[in-house]
Order: sequence, then C-alpha cells, then structure tokens
Amino acid sequence: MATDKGGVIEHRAYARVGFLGNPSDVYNGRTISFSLGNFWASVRLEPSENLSILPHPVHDLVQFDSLPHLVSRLQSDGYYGGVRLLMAICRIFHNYCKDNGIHLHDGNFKLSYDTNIPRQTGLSGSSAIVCAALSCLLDFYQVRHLIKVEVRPNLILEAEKELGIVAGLQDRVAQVYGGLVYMDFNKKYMDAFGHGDYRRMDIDLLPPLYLIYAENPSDSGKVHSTVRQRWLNGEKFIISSMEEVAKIALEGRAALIEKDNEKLASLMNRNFDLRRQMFGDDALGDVNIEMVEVARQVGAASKFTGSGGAVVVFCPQGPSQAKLLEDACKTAGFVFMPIKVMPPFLNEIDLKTMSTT
Ligand SMILES: Nc1ncnc2c1ncn2[C@@H]1O[C@H](COP(=O)(O)OP(=O)(O)O)[C@@H](O)[C@H]1O
Ligand SMILES: O=C(O)[C@H]1O[C@H](OP(=O)(O)O)[C@H](O)[C@@H](O)[C@@H]1O
Ligand SMILES: [Mg+2]
Repeated sequence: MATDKGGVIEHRAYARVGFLGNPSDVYNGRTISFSLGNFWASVRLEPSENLSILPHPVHDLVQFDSLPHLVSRLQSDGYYGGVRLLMAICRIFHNYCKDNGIHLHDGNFKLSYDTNIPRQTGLSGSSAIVCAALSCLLDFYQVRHLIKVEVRPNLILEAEKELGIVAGLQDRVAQVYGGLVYMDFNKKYMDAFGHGDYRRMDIDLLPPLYLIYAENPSDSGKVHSTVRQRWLNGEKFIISSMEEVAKIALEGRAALIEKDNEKLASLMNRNFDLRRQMFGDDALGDVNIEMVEVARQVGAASKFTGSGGAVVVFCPQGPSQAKLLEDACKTAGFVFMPIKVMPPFLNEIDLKTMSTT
C-alpha cells in the first residue's frame, strides 16, 4: 500500500493463474492457484467532499469517433468496464460492515482504477479491480483488523455476483493471499465456516511456467452459466466430471510436493480435456482451443488459467521445449511470456485476523 500526506491510498491486486482444478471452485471442488506478477490492477482512493467513482478513460469509454466506432467497440469489449465493479464492492463492503456491527466513519472519497490485465482473458481482471478496491476501503475506514482474510474473497465474489457474473472463489483467494494457495471448497467445510479451507504453499514448488494469450475477450459469466445450470439440475455427467476436476487439484498438490513433473503434466492436460467435454467447443471458442493445441504440439502440457483467453503451459523438457513453444506462438500470432509468480502479500494485521495458517 502507498499513502501520501493527502490521505491518498493506492493498492494493487495481481492477475491470477488457476493452475489445477479450476473451474471446480465454482462447484464445491478444489483448486491450486497462484498470483501472477506479470499483470495487475490498481485502485486509488482519495479523500474528498463527495463520493465519486471515476470512469476509466479507456475501459469505460463513453465518447466515440463515430457510430461504427461505438459498434465495433461494443463488439470487441462488450458493454461494461470497471465502474460497475467499484460500485458493487462499495455496496457489499458497506452492507457487510453494517451487518457485523463494524462502524464506518462518515468521510467521503473518490475512487479510480487502472489495469494492465488483458481484458476478459481468464486472468481474473474483474476481481483484481474489486480486490484492489476492497483493500483501499479496508484502509480508508481502518477496519483491516476487523475483516478476516478468509472472508475477503467472499466479499469480492459477492460484488461480482451482484452484477450477475457467475464465478467462483479461487481468483479472489489467490488475489487476497498472494503466492501459491491450495483451496478446498467442499460443502461441509463451506457450510460450517462460511469460506473454503485455504492452505498456503511454497511458490518454489512450482516449475518454470509460461503464459499464452490472445486478444479474444470471453465473458466468464456467459461461459459458466449453462454448465452451472446443468450442475444445479443434477446432471450426472457434469457432477462426476467436476468431481474428477477437483481430484486433479488434490493429486496435483502431491505431485508438486514430490516434484513429479510427469504427473503434473498429465494432470494439467486432463484438466483441460475435462473442461472441454463439459463446456463444449462452441462455448470455449476456436482461438482458445488452438492455444492449448499449439502448446501440445511441442509436447508441452497446457490448460486455461481461467474460463478462457489465456493458457498456462508447462514444458517438462525444459528451455529447448520452451523455445519451440515461443516460436510456435509467434507463428500462430499468440502472445507468449514466462510467468512471474508473486510471493504472498499478507501483512501482520491481515495474518492476525486469520483462524487458519
Ligand atoms: N480490463 C478490464 N477493464 C475494465 N473492466 C473489466 C476488465 N476486465 C473485466 N472487466 C469487467 O469485469 C467483468 C467480468 O469480466 P470477466 O469475464 O470475469 O473477465 P476476467 O477473465 O478478466 O475476470 C466485465 O464484464 C467487465 O465489467
Ligand atoms: O473457469 C474458470 O476456470 C474460472 O472462471 C472465472 O475466472 P475468469 O478469470 O473470470 O475467467 C471464475 O471467476 C473462476 O472462479 C473460475 O475458476
Ligand atoms: Mg472474472
């Protein structure tokens, strides 16, 4: 966090990679995710007379060169930017504090944001904006010590649910905790504690990984809505496949600890294959499937980082294979980069609020 003399508060929240087990987090499963240092969103809170939420000059564009410009912009980026996310977290934060007897002073603020997370690419650009905003609110109202770390991902998710975005908790957990986290969302635990069972893991257990993405925004809410409904309807195939995806995180945790790279690679591939069977190629989109295939063609293991748009790749054969991958991505027109994992970022006040380690 940075605070200056005028009381301005700024927080960053990083993108995240759903490494194993996603999207079973949306379905009482398990995941392993980590905080991705390559991209982040930042939110700035400035004390002020009135309360205002400032639109981002690019992401919340409302002025256009022409009608065709407006139409093509909607075509590529959809109707929404980050303003609705900031408003939603303000509302959820306020209501949570009210319901839990947490007093909020009556000062006002201006809230603005920026982000370099490629838009709607399954790198959790949406919750990064919400997470950074929540951090600003915790500090502005000086209530960080009163809101447990484990509960914060719920608040971030609630803000998005409020907007009709179907999503799970894994992004938000990785963004609140930083580092590498194993998460179990089984119903029994969730019902008993109101949040998942989150275990921090050493980031050094991860092998070198690579990120591929393409400019093809996909809406996680839309991608998930049909499968979510089929799951709620009790469709056996979806339920058993999701259970298998959740098991991948469990087995992946052991594979990471044992440094069993062969196992890790096969789990990543299986994870994607199961997603493909459940969601179908139409929902996943050609470009996304091609990214996974480009990686597989050089013998690498790959899967989506989120609901689509970006792919995480593991090259078990090392740097020579990574070079082949880089060349293949260049030819296919995909962005390729080595992944930078962010270490955990909980401070002492945060850690004191936690009931688990
Ligand atoms: N880069 C961005 N800038 C502004 N708003 C964004 C950005 N990315 C996502 N959003 C907002 O979050 C919503 C949900 O995005 P989502 O499909 O979850 O993408 P992501 O995979 O990045 O989380 C979008 O409809 C939009 O309102
Ligand atoms: O489908 C997934 O793997 C994830 O989809 C969403 O993330 P996004 O970055 O918006 O694509 C969702 O929020 C996650 O909980 C899912 O695991
Ligand atoms: Mg999202």
